[in-house]
Amino acid sequence: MELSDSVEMYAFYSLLVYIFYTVFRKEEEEETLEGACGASPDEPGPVSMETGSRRRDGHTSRTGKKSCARYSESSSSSDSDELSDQDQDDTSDLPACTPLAAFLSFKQEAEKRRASQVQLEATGKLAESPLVTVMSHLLSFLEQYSHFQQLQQQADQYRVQLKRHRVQHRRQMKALRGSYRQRIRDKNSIISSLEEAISQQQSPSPLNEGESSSDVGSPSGVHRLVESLYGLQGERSKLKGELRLLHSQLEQKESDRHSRIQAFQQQIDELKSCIEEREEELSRLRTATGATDSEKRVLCLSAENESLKQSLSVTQGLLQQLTTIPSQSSTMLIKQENENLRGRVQQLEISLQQRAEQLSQLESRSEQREWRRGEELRQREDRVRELELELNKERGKEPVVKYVTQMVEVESPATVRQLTKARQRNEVLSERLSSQNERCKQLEDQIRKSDEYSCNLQHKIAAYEREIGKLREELLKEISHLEERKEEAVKAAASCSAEHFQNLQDQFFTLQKRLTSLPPTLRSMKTDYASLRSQVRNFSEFYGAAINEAKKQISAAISEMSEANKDLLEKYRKEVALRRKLHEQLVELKGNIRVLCRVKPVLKEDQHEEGQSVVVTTDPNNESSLTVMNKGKNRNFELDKVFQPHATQEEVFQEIEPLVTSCIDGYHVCIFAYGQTGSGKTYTMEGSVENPGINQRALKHLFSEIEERRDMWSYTVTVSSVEIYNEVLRDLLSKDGEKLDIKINPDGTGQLHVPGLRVIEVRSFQHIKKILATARRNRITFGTQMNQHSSRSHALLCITVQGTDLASGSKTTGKMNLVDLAGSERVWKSGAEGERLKEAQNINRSLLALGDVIQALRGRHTHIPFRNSRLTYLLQDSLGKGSKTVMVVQVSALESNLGETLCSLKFAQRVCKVELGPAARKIESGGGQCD
Ligand SMILES: Nc1ncnc2c1ncn2[C@@H]1O[C@H](COP(=O)(O)OP(=O)(O)OP(=O)(O)O)[C@@H](O)[C@H]1O
Repeated sequence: MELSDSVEMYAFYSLLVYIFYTVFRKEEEEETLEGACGASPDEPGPVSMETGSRRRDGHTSRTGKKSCARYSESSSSSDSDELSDQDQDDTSDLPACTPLAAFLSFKQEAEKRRASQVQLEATGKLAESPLVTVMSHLLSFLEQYSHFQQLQQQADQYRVQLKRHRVQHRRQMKALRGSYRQRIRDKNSIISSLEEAISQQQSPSPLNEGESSSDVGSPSGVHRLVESLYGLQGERSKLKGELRLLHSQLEQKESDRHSRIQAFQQQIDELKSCIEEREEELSRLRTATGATDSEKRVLCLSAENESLKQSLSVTQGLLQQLTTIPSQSSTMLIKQENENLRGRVQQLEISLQQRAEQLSQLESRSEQREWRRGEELRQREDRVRELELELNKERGKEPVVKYVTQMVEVESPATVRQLTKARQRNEVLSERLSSQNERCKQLEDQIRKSDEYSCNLQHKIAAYEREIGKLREELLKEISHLEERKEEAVKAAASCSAEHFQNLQDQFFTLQKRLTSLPPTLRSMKTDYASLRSQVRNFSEFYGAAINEAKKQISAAISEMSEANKDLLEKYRKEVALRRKLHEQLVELKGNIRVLCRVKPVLKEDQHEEGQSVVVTTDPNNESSLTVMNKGKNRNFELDKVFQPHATQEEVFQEIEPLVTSCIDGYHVCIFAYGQTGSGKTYTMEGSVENPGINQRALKHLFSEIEERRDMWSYTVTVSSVEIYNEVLRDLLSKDGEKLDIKINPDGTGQLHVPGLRVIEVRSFQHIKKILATARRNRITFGTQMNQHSSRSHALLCITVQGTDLASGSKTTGKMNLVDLAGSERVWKSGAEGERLKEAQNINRSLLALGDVIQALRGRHTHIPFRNSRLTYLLQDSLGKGSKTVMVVQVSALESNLGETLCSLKFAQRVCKVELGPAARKIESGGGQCD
């Protein structure tokens, strides 16, 4: 009994040792394997993560570790190798377990037999020992454990297979995706190329728009478009076929995947049921064995089982995720691609529809165009018919008709050009015809006259004939009378003397002579008459030929004349241009600011005191020199021109005339008279009624020049007149005498203007005369000691000449200011008091300002004080750069005026040294102003 117990105990413990050895040795081995696996960087995410989490929790996942090890093996080797390794691994657990189990079962059987014999022998009852029961439980547990391990191995295998499938699936998906993308790229490139082709056809480049539009409208363009549309439709059907194929492939793959997942699910369910069975078994064992060490161990095992279960569920979840996520993502991608393709196809369909609409529009447009062309053609044909009729009417020239008929066959632009040419030719022909008609009329008049002449001749001939008839009758009468007388004479002869007979015979002979002399005259008259008749008959033919000849000569003469006219016109233009150029050069040479001096002749009324000497002398040989005797010394003044005291108004104007021409050409010109009061400024500028001054002569010359240029230019002349009295501006052409102000023109030209100033357009010289008279009347004058009619203000006559070149359309604007300044005077000498004194002071102040401006211009100062007085401000345009100015300095030759004369001459010399620079022409060609 003791021996058997000890044997049992030994067997029990050895069984326990074996169990522990089997379980824990394996764990250690797997831990080492797990360490190796965890170090692998190639392990995929989910499994390695799971393994890692288990290790942190302190639990070891056998399945995880095994799968890890096997996955690493499978990743490095082929599937068959992997499977064989797995089999080897599985068989390595069995040899340790099976012999001992066999031994224990054998031992158990032996024990059972022995116990049954002893019981039979001793008590006759079969009683099983508890150790044996526990051992049997343990053995069954071991069996279950090994079965569980096998199941786990199977699950691992499934997992590996699943992973392998997943990898394969992923690769296939990748390959598929690549191929899809490539196909889509190909399709996109095809579509883009097609779209480009369509867009090229649809929107031609602007350079050859006309060409391409005609190409689109043409049948070949439409044909190409239709071809491209057919190509697009073919592409679309191809794409649709490919899409259908892809759909079927995807569906196939989807169904395969689903069947695999279902198979895995089934296996997993089976495993679950097995595990549940094992759990039941364990609980049963626990109740059977009680709370012992083995029970604790069993509890541990159950906990482990639980954890395994959890890990299995987790793995299952992961598996599900693994199986669903890629498939979802791939499905999503495919769906997206599908949608993209569908969208693309829809876009293509829309673009196809658009192309079809455009095609129909183009077709309708081309139809419209054709219709319009037809209409135009019809209109042109009508026009040609009209032209033909007109031409036929106007002794229609055949070549022209042919020419116009040909026009219709040519395309529109050429037709229009030819039509205009034909029109021009027609106009020329009609002009010629009209001139020929006139000539014909003249000839007809001549014919009429000649007819009249021939009629007269005929009348004369008839008169002759009548006369001849009368003569003949008379002759016949006379002959009969003579015959009678002859008979009487014969009778008388018989009775009368021979002498009487002889007388009678003589008379008879004379009469006979007369009779013989008459017929030749009559004959010649007859021949004359016949020749005249033939002449009259031939006259119409002769005149017809003559008319034709005359017409030819006339047409030749007309053409020659037109050519000659052209040449003449051209020559005239050149001449005018040359003249202008030479004139400009002359003015440039003379200088754009010129100073002329006019010495007033000594008048009776000027010699207040007797014995006044003349201190100013001029040199007839030097036209620019003037000598002033001052305190016994001669002082010489050099100016541009010095007029002798007896110089006429015309001579003075001769020097001014070029400036008037310049004004017409578009320059700003200023002519002003300066000098002491009574020195003859007003006389020089205005003159008298019988001897007009610069103002009138300038305007006369202006109008005559305009008249000369009438064929080439059209001009508008406007006039305004102001006076500056006590620094107040007044309109001399207005009766109200309102105060005016000088302002900058708001038109942006920067020029000055006087708002409210009356500007009158002048059409003739007669008109200007009246205007000048009005201005003269309105000007303020008073009598002073120096001048009975002293001008107390500065008077300005402003003439604006706007010209338009009839050939080029270019415009010029010339201005001419004719200024009669108020006289500079010495207050004490002029006896000015009160108002006169104030006037004199203002006059002197403004003249001083003029002097300052001249000084600044001479010194080429950057600032010219134009605004210091109304006078200089108003003359700013004409005194500044680019203007032409002439100052006429009036001086008195008398000694009593020596001081003023010297002052004036000094001022004139200062002005002489001023340079205004080259004059600038104000000309506008088209839109802008070109100075
Ligand atoms: N060259 C001349 N020949 C003849 N008479 C002249 C000449 N110059 C001036 N006179 C006469 O002298 C007088 C004064 O001339 P005028 O009025 O022109 O001088 P003024 O310089 O204008 O004077 P104010 O500045 O005071 O107006 C006039 O009667 C005018 O006819």
